[in-house]
Amino acid sequence: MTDAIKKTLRDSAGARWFVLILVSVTMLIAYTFMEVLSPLQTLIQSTYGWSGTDWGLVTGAQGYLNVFAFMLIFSGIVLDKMGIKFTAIGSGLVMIFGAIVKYYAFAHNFEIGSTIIGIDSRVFVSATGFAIFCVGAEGAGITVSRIIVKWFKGREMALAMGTEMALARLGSFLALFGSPRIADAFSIPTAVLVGTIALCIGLILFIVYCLMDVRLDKQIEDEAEEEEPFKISDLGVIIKSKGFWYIAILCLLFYSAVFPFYKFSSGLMVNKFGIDPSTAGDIPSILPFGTILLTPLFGFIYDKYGKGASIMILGAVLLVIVHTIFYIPALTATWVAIFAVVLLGIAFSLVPSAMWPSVPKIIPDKQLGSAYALIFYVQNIGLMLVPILLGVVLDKTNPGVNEKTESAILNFRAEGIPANEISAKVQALREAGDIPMFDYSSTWLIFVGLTILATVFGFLLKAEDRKKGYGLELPNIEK
Ligand SMILES: C[C@H](N)C(=O)N[C@@H](CCCCN)C(=O)O
Repeated sequence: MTDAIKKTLRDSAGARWFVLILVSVTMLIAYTFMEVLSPLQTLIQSTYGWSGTDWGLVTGAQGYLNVFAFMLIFSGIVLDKMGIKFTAIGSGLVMIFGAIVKYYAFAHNFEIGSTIIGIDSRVFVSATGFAIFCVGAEGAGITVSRIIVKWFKGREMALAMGTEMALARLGSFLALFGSPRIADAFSIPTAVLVGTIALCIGLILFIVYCLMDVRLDKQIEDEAEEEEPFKISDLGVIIKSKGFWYIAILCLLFYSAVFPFYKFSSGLMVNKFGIDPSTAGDIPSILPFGTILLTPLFGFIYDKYGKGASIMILGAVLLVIVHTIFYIPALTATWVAIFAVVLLGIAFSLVPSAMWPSVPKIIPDKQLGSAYALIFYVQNIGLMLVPILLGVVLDKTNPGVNEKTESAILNFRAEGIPANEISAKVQALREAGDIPMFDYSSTWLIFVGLTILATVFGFLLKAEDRKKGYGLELPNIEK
């Protein structure tokens, strides 16, 4: 290289932000698919007779392969060894395959009462599809984080990550708002099918990104040659860092109090706040909507003024308040639900906007792919166990409700009522008081406990930062 600084593609703001839009739209689509069933909880329960436990088994499937089969660790190693292009396209394909399996679960006419390893067949196939999809989605997530670091480090990194997450939240919003409407106008499988087709578009966007990546790699060949190849022993560097564990556990606790909220909120809206099941996703859909502006804004503040650890603590404290409001049995007014969701939106913007750009301050670049994968791994343990726990507690604290719902469904089927009319009939029985509503209060205490623990880990992280000088309270933009 000469004295003149060699300009590369990532020095062009236009190219950088174009890349960001490409990969973020793919993540938007992945997040849409992730929540495609969430607002349909009551509809699915009263159409197929699923219990809270069935619902927990399917929505917790995110972690089955990622955690038990170590797929997330595998994705991180593949990312560090095989590179961004291979992992991006591979994860896109896996997401599509999982989505097809999930579509099949709802489109296929399973025999009534049929089971696979003792689990209702539709629940089993749906959980399998979701588990496969989530291997792809999490692989895509860590790849996109790596892509953003590659293109934005030393520049507007937190703003870029915030923008990516904002678009991802738009995806969750589209699912929460749109999925019940599609299911209402067409059917539950159609909602899943629309998401599956969108994932194919996401794959195409990833391929376009790869072409940009090839060009950048050619320009930074010299720098790349200086890098040492990844070794498995590098994982040791990550797991020996206390700061890493604090951020990973904070991530587990915080996200376990947010993503499972999506999955159980429509049931809460119907059963606690008296919202109609066909619009049960509307109030929860305010949550991602609010984060769309706030996440990049807080990212910008972190880039410019720092205070990353403090931002995470503030978000965790807000979340304690939110879940306590949802828990208090006497608070059942619709405006309370809206207020709490708006607060949740602010908390859900604060923590991620500071958490993800803080990882490169704790872990060296070379191990970043594996570090993000390990954090996602720890987080997935929560995303798997918490919905299952919520489902089991919901059933146990509401004895007899599932049995009454199931017997009503069987009676309607025996009377020859078409499948698409059963849900409305079951809902009419619930409104008439013939089938009791679910009481969510004990279930919600789980969320309150998680958020209190998250706050504690926020403080531990801040103390560790002070000790080790990671610079979490410092701005990201290099002057
Ligand atoms: C669910 C996924 N593992 C996750 O944690 N997603 C984060 C975004 C992480 C990527 C940051 N570049 C989220 O807040 O959605």
